Amino acid sequence: MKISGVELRRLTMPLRSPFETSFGVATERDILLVRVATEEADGWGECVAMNDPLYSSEYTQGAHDVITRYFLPKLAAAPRVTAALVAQILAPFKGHPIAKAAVESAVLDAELRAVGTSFGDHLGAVRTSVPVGVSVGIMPSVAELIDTVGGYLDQGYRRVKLKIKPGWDVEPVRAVRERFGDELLLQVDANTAYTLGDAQRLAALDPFDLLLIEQPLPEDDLRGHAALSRLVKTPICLDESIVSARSAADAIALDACRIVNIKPARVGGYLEARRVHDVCAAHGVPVWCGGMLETGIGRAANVALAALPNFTLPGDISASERYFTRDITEPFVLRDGGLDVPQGPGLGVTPDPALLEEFTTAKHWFGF
Ligand SMILES: CSCC[C@@H](NC(=O)CCC(=O)O)C(=O)O
Ligand SMILES: [Mg+2]
Repeated sequence: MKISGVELRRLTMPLRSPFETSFGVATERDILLVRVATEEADGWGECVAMNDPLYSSEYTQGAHDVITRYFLPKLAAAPRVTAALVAQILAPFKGHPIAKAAVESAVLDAELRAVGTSFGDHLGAVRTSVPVGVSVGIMPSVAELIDTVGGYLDQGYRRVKLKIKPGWDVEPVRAVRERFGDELLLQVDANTAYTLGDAQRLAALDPFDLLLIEQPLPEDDLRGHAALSRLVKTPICLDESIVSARSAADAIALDACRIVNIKPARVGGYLEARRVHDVCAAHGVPVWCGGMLETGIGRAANVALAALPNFTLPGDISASERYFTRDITEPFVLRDGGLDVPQGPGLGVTPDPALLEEFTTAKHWFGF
């Protein structure tokens, strides 16, 4: 496959409503899309870095810069570029997994479209639809939280995740459990907001029969998570800490987690995400697919990944309308609490040119 060039597009897409986490409030997405142009097909990749370096060290403008300044010249100079080679070609550049994932997934999409293979088939999907959950932000009041959760349950979501932080944890969790009953699949995500000294506070969540507590401690504190797992009954799930298949193996060996949230971009791409899936499966550790408020481009790839065998818990792969009034692709719509895995070549979805133009704030072409 010969790449003729790469287009980087920046889009600004407003969120339907503010999304508050322990690290801030998001009201719009500053999105970077990568389009890899080849004679056979164009491939699309979504850079899912947050607007600012608050979830991880990466952010949209930084990803745009590192892709422009380092990744594209390196790829243009490579004798051969395939999706399987991208990580190796870019390996000299340290870090930037989210930016690398955007480039790799665009090359993979072009490759798969050219041969007519779907993302799901290529990755090893065993399902044609996946049950999905919804992530609910920190709210101004418990009453508003209850209304919001009720609305999502009415839409059919199979699992609810509540963002928590010190001062917003036990009370909202208790209210949701009491209002919606013991059958509700319920979990929480702290985005690293606690310390081991908060163990007793986190153990106060044990009576609510949560599926998991996601990333309670800082991303580099595997020892702390292992110690916490001996003080809290609820299973610990890691997100920000899992940056590769090797780090997943380390976290499992240290008993720092019992469940893993797989976000392909956080680990450098969908190919490494499959390796994380396989390492977790080998250790009997269930996984689920995390989300980064993706457009239909990233969402399509996540639905395909979530169809792999060890994705046994509902992921943060909501319908498009959870975040966007209008998506840039055909919207993903909830059906019986799940999303259908796209069956078309590559991602199986393509951005609508008119909507793409409407949300585009900048475009850059790099000829190879
Ligand atoms: C702005 S929060 C992004 C990271 C967060 N993602 C979610 O909560 C799910 C967001 C989604 O539904 O895409 C996480 O730490 O898991
Ligand atoms: Mg998380």
